[in-house]
Amino acid sequence: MSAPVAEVEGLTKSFGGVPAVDHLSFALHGGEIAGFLGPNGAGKSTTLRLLLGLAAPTSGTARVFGRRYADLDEPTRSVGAVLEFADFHPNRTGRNHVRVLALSSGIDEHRVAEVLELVDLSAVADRKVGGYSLGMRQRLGLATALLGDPKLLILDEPINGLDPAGVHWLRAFLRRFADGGGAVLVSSHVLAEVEQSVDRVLIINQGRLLADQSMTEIARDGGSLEQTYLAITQAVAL
Ligand SMILES: Nc1ncnc2c1ncn2[C@@H]1O[C@H](COP(=O)(O)OP(=O)(O)OP(=O)(O)O)[C@@H](O)[C@H]1O
Repeated sequence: MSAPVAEVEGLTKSFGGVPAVDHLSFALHGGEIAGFLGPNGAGKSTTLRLLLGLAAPTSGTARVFGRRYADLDEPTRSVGAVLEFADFHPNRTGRNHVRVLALSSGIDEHRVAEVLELVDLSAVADRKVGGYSLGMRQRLGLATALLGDPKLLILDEPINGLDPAGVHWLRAFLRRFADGGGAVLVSSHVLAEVEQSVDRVLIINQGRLLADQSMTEIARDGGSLEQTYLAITQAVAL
């Protein structure tokens, strides 16, 4: 099998001595869409932040393309990320927002129109972001993540705020991305959507990995993702 695109090994992050991520290990390969699931406070966002070098592990490692994110030569050309609560300057147009990020990452300006087109925002690109809906902001975040034509996408709850057409669009988009060899790690609470969109699920609770199963395995066991998820997470809660 090819080298993992993202790999965490024994990853642990404690806040005030309390582990938010607790000896977590998994690997993600090109062509794969992995759903990252778990109850509120399970440690999903913290894990994604550790992978992106936005927090330092207490112990263990989080690597992308075999290195710590901070050690990548051109991180935006390898990894694209959309985290929750992305910050946008309300008076800036969508196009200018993407342009500023392109310039600061040394990415050619012609890519700005390309990514806006990719996420279907061309028609509203010259409107101020302050007037964008939540779904439009999600697409704008994705546009910036795609600027460097990355091979790994890390998405924290990207479905929030998308209307049904937007959800459908994102599903098709991620599938095309993975079919082109890219890998996606996507956190979500919307199990019905995850079930239709991902190849594999990683389920965590209290920072620990409870399950790492392909959707084929889940289907073979005869259950829905929701049944599997509830059985696994509730067994721990008891
Ligand atoms: N900067 C921080 N300081 C202190 N505690 C933190 C910090 N960041 C996260 N935590 C704690 O770590 C735990 C895991 O939080 P995290 O946001 O990773 O969970 P999550 O699975 O993403 O949750 P949700 O589904 O609600 O977004 C929680 O108990 C949270 O309060």
